[in-house]
Amino acid sequence: MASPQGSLEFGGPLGAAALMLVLPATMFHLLLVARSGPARLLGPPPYLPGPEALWSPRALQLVLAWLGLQAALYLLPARKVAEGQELKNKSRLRYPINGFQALVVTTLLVGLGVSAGLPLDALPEMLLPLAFAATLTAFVFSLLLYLKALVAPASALAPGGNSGNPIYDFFLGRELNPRISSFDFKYFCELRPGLMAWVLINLALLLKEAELRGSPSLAMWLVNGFQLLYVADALWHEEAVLTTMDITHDGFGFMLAFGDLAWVPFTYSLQAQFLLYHPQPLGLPMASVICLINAIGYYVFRGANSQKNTFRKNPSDPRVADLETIPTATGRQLLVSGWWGMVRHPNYLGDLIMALAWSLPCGVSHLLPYFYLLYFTALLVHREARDEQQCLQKYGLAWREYCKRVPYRILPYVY
Ligand SMILES: NC(=O)C1=CN([C@@H]2O[C@H](COP(=O)(O)OP(=O)(O)OC[C@H]3O[C@@H](n4cnc5c(N)ncnc54)[C@H](OP(=O)(O)O)[C@@H]3O)[C@@H](O)[C@H]2O)C=CC1
Ligand SMILES: CC(C)CCC[C@@H](C)[C@H]1CC=C2C3=C(CC[C@@]21C)[C@@]1(C)CC[C@H](O)C(C)(C)[C@@H]1CC3
Repeated sequence: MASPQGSLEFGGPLGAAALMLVLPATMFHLLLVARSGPARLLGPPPYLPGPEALWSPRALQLVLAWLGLQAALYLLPARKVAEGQELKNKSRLRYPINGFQALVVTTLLVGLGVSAGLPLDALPEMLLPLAFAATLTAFVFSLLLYLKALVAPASALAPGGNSGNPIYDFFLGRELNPRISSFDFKYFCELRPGLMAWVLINLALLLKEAELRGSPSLAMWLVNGFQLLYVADALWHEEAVLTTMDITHDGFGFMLAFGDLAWVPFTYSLQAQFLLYHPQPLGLPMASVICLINAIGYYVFRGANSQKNTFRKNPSDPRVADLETIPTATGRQLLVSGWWGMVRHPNYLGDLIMALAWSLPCGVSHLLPYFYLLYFTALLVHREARDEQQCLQKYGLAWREYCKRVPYRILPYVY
């Protein structure tokens, strides 16, 4: 994506090409290392899997069936239809709000399946071919999206991802909101198949642990519980995703397709994968401290996100009407008190605190379960910088004033 100066992000075509190799390679490295004895994040993988360990037609069938199920649930009547942000042509797209409903139906279907003998505990053994099938699907899907964008009108293209370099544009994504009729591919992928697959993989790892050791460990319960809360929260507040930069600014290409369909389910479940092969003792006092850390993180994350969403929907809402604001030339205001007066991205801070709570149940003997925290810090620091650029462009002097009033970006007095 072109920055305001016209330069390309992610290191341009070379950076994009490198990321398209490095990201899947990292995911397979993590999957292999999590099940190896030493579980060394920075060491070489224990072995290099041959084609027979990666390719399985059954895994591909499962991935496609899962996508089909989630697509069918997306098409069910929704409790609400929300409007997205205004587009370049002044129109607004409409989106079904039924993600939480899809989670409930999926849970019921999985529950029924398991009680009817569905071997969910076989999933941990299939993670490698499933991840390969999901990567392949994301690649083919991105190719189709790229081709679809060739016939899309200019008004449908994203601000970035249209540099003319096919590798770069394939990675970033050319079309902003690719759709067939009312089916919005990016919105569908962002929240549903990947997030729910993440929870399902976690559950399969918990069941496998119960089978191997008699019952799931406390650490496994915590990781499952925290991450289920995170996913359920995202689906409950589904409408809020319509204002994220992924939906309003970024095209839909390999980065998001791979991120949503492969990276999220297979790397975000890393802690549960680690725990299955490396059981960790966890006492009640430490578990309580970890629960408290997760609760604090969630409180900050939810408080900040909800405060901004409420304010953006209706600045006179009594819950936000008393907050101090800065006017901007666009007519929109910026909050300078409440959560958004503490740091410029309080929601990132809450998310990072939760990320820490998800790793702590895995103990401190290995770096591997902390991969998510490290990756997520890098992702959010980079995302924060991109958002600052976009806000500076949108709000100009008012944004500079906000930065003066709220000098720290994510962590008070540190960054
Ligand atoms: N688990 C994961 O892998 C990931 C999780 N996330 C999470 O997703 C959530 C959404 O993040 P993201 O989409 O990056 O961005 P934000 O929700 O932080 O939104 C940024 C936008 O908020 C508005 N804004 C910024 N400052 C203010 C202010 N002071 N007052 C009012 N509005 C303001 C601006 O948009 P405008 O003015 O146009 O409204 C800005 O562009 C976060 O909680 C993040 O942690 C994000 C990435 C990955
Ligand atoms: C593959 C690369 C390393 C980068 C891929 C990034 C994606 C994995 C993330 C980009 C933004 C995301 C969001 C969520 C999940 C991860 C991705 C897709 C999110 C759905 C998680 C749940 C949150 O509550 C949210 C606020 C809804 C998140 C929105 C952004």
